[in-house]
Amino acid sequence: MILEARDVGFRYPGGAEVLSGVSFGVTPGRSMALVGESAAGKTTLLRLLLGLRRPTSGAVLFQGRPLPTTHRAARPFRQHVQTVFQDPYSSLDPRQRVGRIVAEPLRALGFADHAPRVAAALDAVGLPADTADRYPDEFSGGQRQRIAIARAIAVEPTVLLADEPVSALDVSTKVRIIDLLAELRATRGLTLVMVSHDLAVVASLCDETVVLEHGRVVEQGPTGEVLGNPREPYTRRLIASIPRLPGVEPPPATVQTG
Ligand SMILES: Nc1ncnc2c1ncn2[C@@H]1O[C@H](COP(=O)(O)OP(=O)(O)OP(=O)(O)O)[C@@H](O)[C@H]1O
Repeated sequence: MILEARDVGFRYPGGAEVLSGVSFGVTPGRSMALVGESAAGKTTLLRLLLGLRRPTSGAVLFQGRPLPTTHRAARPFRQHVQTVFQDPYSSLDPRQRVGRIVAEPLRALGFADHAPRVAAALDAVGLPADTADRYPDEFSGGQRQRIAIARAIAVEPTVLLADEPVSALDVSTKVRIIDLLAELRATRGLTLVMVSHDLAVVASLCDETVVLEHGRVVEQGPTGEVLGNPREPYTRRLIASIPRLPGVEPPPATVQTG
């Protein structure tokens, strides 16, 4: 397992329990979706996997070891695990040129030679080299999400954690960003862990699915089985509740998981 949650429990300071007994593991190169209703604890779990918060009980492990607690020890982890957020408008600093934004993790991790790495990352997400000299507000939502993905892959991570990476985008842009994420997985062997309420996105991108209900895992397994043949009433309700866009098929009964 490259990333693992082992019997994880969590509460925010002064708050009620948000996660309880959560266990799952992600195999290198595979993709996993975290799904569940609003407030089920998906984003919180992603924060724990990123090391932004520590579990109240249990442990998060990267390559079999608990996440490092000191800044110095965390450096290799930070290089391996990068993130993409939901909103490509608020996640990019409008006052900085794209080149500087994409170079941010390179600076934070003490890399030399930023320019060629930024150029390679922009190229990998399908943006022209001169993008680096421009500002985020010169770009569309889909292009901004490409910039955010370029920033995440600039340090050549092994794991990408994404919180609703396409939910702020219109349908055709969404499809193109999904294709890009699928391509990056294939070409770079990236492991992907993604929070999404959009089960069609999950079906097209994720090998495995973990279903969270009120902070507990109620079902997990290959996406084709979980979405195509759900065992739990909660999962069935979740599938029934997703809005159907005209012309967009619901998740298929069987999905290629290999
Ligand atoms: N910083 C915080 N402090 C206190 N409570 C929080 C904080 N962030 C989230 N919560 C609470 O934790 C619970 C889980 O929230 P979380 O955002 O993880 O759910 P989610 O499944 O990602 O929901 P959504 O799909 O609506 O984004 C909610 O009850 C929420 O109110």
